[in-house]
Amino acid sequence: MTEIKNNIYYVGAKDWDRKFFDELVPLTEGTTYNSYFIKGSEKNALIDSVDPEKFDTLLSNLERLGVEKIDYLVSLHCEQDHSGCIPVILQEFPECRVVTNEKNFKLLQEHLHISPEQIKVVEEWDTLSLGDKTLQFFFIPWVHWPETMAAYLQEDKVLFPCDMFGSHYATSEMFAKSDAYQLELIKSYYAEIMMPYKKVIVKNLEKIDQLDIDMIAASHGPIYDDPQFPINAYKDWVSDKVTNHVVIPYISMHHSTRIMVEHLLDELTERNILATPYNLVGCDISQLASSLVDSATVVLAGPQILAGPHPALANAAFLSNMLKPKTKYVSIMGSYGWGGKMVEKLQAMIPNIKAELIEPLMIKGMPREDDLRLINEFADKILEKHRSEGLV
Ligand SMILES: Cc1cc2nc3c(=O)[nH]c(=O)nc-3n(C[C@H](O)[C@H](O)[C@H](O)COP(=O)(O)O)c2cc1C
Repeated sequence: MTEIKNNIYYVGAKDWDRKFFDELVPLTEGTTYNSYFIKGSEKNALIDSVDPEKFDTLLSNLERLGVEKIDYLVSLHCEQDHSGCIPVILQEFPECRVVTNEKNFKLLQEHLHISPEQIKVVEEWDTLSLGDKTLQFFFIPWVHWPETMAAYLQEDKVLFPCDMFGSHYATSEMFAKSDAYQLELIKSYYAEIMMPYKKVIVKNLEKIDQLDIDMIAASHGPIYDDPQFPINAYKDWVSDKVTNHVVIPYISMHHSTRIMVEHLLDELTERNILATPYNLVGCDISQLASSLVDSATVVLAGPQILAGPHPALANAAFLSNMLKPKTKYVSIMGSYGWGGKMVEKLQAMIPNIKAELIEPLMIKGMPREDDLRLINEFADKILEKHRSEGLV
């Protein structure tokens, strides 16, 4: 319940213990559900609610602040970690009206059974006066649902962009440090849910560029009093720029593929190319996703099984395809016993990765010296491609 700026209060909840998000993404730092209370001279507004698990925290924060009525609850995004408490807020504060856009108007009725009479619909760039403070709304679709919108508090120059620029990071520090660790956390968050919508995010960033922003109060993670820090990071990730990095998700049952991967890592290192292996046994997929944000090359590696890829590698290919990374080069390597269609099957699984294919390399059984020489040539091909991009 901290005042983050003149009469703007943090009333959200920290979830230090949450281990997974969307029952999929591992969380190393927990997360937060950020809700902000804005006290205007005539009206007040709550920006989003919290996950229903943390309703008691939100309510107690409002009580401690002495809030007796809420005029508006601005719903920026329908997903339950932000909107899940709206029904109970409306019970506690029956005079409150939910303010949102047309798309969310429908979603809130379907997902949370909120009655249409309780919702006030706003158009893009509409304003809402709280007396001495004015909220302005604009739409930032696909970060990461179609209805997502942002609110901008004009007088205080605070942007509330919901999930955009968010990070899964429960910390007792209210404001984010503009450091490498915070960047890593924003990047994995971007990778997991925003990366597939890069093209729309470019347009959303153009809208944000029109505003004079002092502070960004996103819906997860600490607040930014250095707004250009997350904005510049996003601009970099949505651009065509890639880094001199090869991501190698791999699996190996009897070490044959593993020997290949380890040899490739050495060879790439010798060629001044950064490479990261992700052993898919117990792999933190948020780290893998993060690596996919800007790496030039992805090499999927694994054994042939029942004439196809190992299911763990198929899963990594499926995930990579879903995330639509801007990867420029892709390849497949692995070991086999007698034959099958692993390469073709994996290739067919990644249509969304619009990358040039580097000739795959499959080796029979445990690699011998001659096979390792083929891996050197494979590394040479990657070097040639990275050189053509000006990365090495
Ligand atoms: C359950 C199972 C199924 C396999 N199916 C095939 C197959 O369909 N085609 C093939 O060429 N090799 C098949 N193999 C052999 C492996 O591809 C081969 O042993 C390979 O060298 C294993 O590489 P790894 O040590 O990196 O896991 C199979 C092996 C196992 C254990």
